Amino acid sequence: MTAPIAIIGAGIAGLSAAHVLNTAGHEVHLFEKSRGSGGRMASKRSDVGSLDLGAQYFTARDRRFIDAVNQWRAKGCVAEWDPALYQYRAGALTPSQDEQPRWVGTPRMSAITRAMVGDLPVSFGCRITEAFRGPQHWSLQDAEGHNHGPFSHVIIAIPAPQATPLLATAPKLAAVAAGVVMDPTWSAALAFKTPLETRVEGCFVQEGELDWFARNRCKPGREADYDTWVLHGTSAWSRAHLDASKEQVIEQLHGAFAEIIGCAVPEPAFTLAHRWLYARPAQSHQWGALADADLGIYACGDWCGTGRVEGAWLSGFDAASRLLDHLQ
Ligand SMILES: Cc1cc2nc3c(=O)[nH]c(=O)nc-3n(C[C@H](O)[C@H](O)[C@H](O)COP(=O)(O)OP(=O)(O)OC[C@H]3O[C@@H](n4cnc5c(N)ncnc54)[C@H](O)[C@@H]3O)c2cc1C
Ligand SMILES: NC(=O)C1=CC=CN([C@@H]2O[C@H](COP(=O)(O)OP(=O)(O)OC[C@H]3O[C@@H](n4cnc5c(N)ncnc54)[C@H](OP(=O)(O)O)[C@@H]3O)[C@@H](O)[C@H]2O)C1
Repeated sequence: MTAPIAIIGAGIAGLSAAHVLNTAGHEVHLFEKSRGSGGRMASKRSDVGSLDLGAQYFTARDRRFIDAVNQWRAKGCVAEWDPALYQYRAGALTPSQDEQPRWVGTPRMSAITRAMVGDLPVSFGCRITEAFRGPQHWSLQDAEGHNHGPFSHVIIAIPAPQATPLLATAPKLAAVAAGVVMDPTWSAALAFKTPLETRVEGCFVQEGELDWFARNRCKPGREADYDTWVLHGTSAWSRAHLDASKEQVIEQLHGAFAEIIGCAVPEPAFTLAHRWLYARPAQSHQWGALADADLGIYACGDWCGTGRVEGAWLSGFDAASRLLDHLQ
């Protein structure tokens, strides 16, 4: 019997790879350090409903990804989001509608990876710390010292700085991953009992602390008891405030939001902040995925491509396709 293929990381890249391999008839096993799937597409359940603190929406430009999005739409876990878009630049908030289709998971962003997991075997709450290559097979060690294996191949689908130590057996791949810089993002959520008197539903911000903010509850399927907003700091601001307390971050981003939004902003009934240490690669790459076919180890994730949801999905697809090619 052939050993299964191990996939480390149950974000969209790891699950995209899992789907390709599973469809081709291969047994896979995923390892995920968190309690649920999704990674940077996860949603936070809170007293004011679930909040998309990471990816806000995604675009689909590649035909293969468009096909996947259409399948998710048919299953009901994705819907189009057509917000009233604005931009803020040179001190002015102006409408900035465009024709670009934008997609979100429904009823929350995490619904997509939840559907992708389906019946696939996943070990949740299991952080992999080492990947060893024996004479024939791979085995993995987790943070609690447990061993997992044997596996025929390993796909590492986690942010580059976290992937680097797991690639130690393949020094050339490790060196590439080690060279990838990933920028942080501070994310804050505010919830108001009384809706803010504004038409804005999403805003690209081109100066100051903020990069983007959106009215979370206007996305399809979201709970609507509170008027919920998600604010993202820029990479530069987030890096400069990496060690700030959550209270300081909420205060500053709330203040910046109140300056821009152009209506009265009362004290929020609920706030939270989340720091994404490895939010996005500082630059795009065109690697697709990294592979050492002789050893049977692969690495993928948004950092191998455009640094977005589509890029992560395509990278997982590419890693799995290369593995299948190498098996032939
Ligand atoms: C604040 C923010 C806003 C964003 N906004 C957008 C947007 O609007 N549109 C867009 O297209 N993209 C956006 N992105 C980017 C998008 O979310 C990512 O590109 C995409 O989700 C990355 O997917 P991934 O599978 O490569 O990595 P991840 O989602 O990071 O998945 C990796 C998974 O591996 C797990 N893991 C890590 N280390 C280990 C380990 N050692 N063992 C086991 N498991 C491990 C993690 O818990 C995680 O679940 C945003 C990202 C952030 C942070
Ligand atoms: N905060 C983080 O950590 C992020 C990590 C990764 C991606 N992030 C944001 O994801 C958004 C998705 O990008 P994409 O799929 O390419 O979506 P687009 O909507 O096409 O936006 C790309 C980019 O273009 C500018 N823009 C697009 N539409 C408008 C518009 N109607 N008005 C004004 N500007 C628009 C905008 O760039 P700016 O530099 O001009 O702000 C968009 O960012 C994307 O928002 C990533 O930032 C976050």
